[in-house]
Amino acid sequence: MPKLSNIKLKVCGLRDNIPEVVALKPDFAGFIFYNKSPRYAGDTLLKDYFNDFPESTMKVGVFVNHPVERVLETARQFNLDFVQLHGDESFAECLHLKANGLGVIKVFSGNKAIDRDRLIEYAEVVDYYLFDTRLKSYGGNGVAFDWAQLKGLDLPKPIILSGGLTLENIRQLEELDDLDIYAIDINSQFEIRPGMKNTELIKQLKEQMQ
Ligand SMILES: O=C(O)c1ccccc1NCC(=O)[C@H](O)[C@H](O)COP(=O)(O)O
Repeated sequence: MPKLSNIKLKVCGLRDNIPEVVALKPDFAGFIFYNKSPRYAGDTLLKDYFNDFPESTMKVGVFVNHPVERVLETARQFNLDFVQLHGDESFAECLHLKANGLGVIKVFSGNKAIDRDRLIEYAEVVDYYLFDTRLKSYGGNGVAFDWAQLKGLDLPKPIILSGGLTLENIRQLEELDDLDIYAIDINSQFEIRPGMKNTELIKQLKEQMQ
């Protein structure tokens, strides 16, 4: 595991206090376009605001089994840099999105054994693999991912680690060698209510990551 200071930060599920969170300069900011999520942001986001986003923060749209043309349409509307796909999106769908100029983060949920061959198959059409805990909901469950599963995986694309990350367990990550994590993704453990992030906790994390 690289030092925390070398790891990028993605804050996911923004909606109700976007400017305050973006002022903290996360490397990625995630917006949920899945309308069954309590963090669904599709109806409230201001498209103009997205044109003024700081260049250092990548805008990520989160989707679950949406038709690919709808993902593209949403990405154009909100000027997204990346799409994060939490469902059963195929290689062909990822390829189509990439061919249209989008960065692709494909989510692989960790409630079953990791299928390395499948990950390798997706390598040419994804920018990052994101590992998350899947329970009843597709994401934002707040349950820690069993990161020991990633040990020694040696994948061709970088890993974003997600799933129930907190100030406390992120500290433990550094003790695990042999884990090559590019970024961490925080969500429900850093919010006041779904969609309203706790900026004080995020500031503490940023300090911890320096
Ligand atoms: O956050 C949601 O409500 C959500 C719903 C459906 C698909 C994805 C969703 N979140 C995506 C994320 O990237 C979360 O950060 C990730 O699932 C981890 O969340 P948490 O376990 O709360 O830290």
